[in-house]
Amino acid sequence: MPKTLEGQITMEKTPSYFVTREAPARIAAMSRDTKLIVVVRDPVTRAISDYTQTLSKKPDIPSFESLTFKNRTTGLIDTSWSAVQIGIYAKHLDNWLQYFPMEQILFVSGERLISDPAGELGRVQDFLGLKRIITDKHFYFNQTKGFPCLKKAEGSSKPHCLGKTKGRTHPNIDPEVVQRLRDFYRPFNMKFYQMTERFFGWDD
Ligand SMILES: Nc1ncnc2c1ncn2[C@@H]1O[C@H](COP(=O)(O)OS(=O)(=O)O)[C@@H](OP(=O)(O)O)[C@H]1O
Repeated sequence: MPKTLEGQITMEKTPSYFVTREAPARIAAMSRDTKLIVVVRDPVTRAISDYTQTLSKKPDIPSFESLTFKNRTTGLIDTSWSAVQIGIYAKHLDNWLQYFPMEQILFVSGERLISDPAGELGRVQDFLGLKRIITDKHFYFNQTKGFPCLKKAEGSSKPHCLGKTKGRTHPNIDPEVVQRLRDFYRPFNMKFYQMTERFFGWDD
């Protein structure tokens, strides 16, 4: 990684870091001052989104419902399935807190990133010690995409939405399975809200 000069911030994005056991120790060994930003969304929707992404590459995989359970009759959830495992945010955060204080970690709400992108990016800019340059003025809601998009992309005068792989239609999942997953995640979500001192509103 090139040296960061005065007035610059070096950023790197790898979604799998948050759930990789060795990542906190390795990043702390590189720099204890690193600031960490994690986008989290309702773990149930996250699991379905994850499955939708895999399905788009491998259309022959088993159904979401069958992958969710170790044993469908007993309702035992397969926590070794990565789509389920990744959403146990409290467990992953515990691992990071062995190496970094909470003040160095920012959790961005994936839901708010859609409903109020400027508000969530305001929190990111504050966290990074930046002026609030990105505001409401930079976004518009694109009806076709169904998501907020940038009015002007970096270095261009044209609007910019995220690509086709972001914001896919999810398959319908058996509501009983969804409910079982909601029950499964509830205690982990509660712990996560306490740890982050933010209520993400995933539990009804
Ligand atoms: N503005 C905007 N436009 C489009 N999509 C948006 C936006 N903001 C957030 N999202 C949500 O981002 C989800 C995809 O991000 P991922 O983190 O899964 O992408 S990645 O593949 O891990 O890079 C994607 O999830 P899916 O809806 O399941 O496709 C979106 O819900």
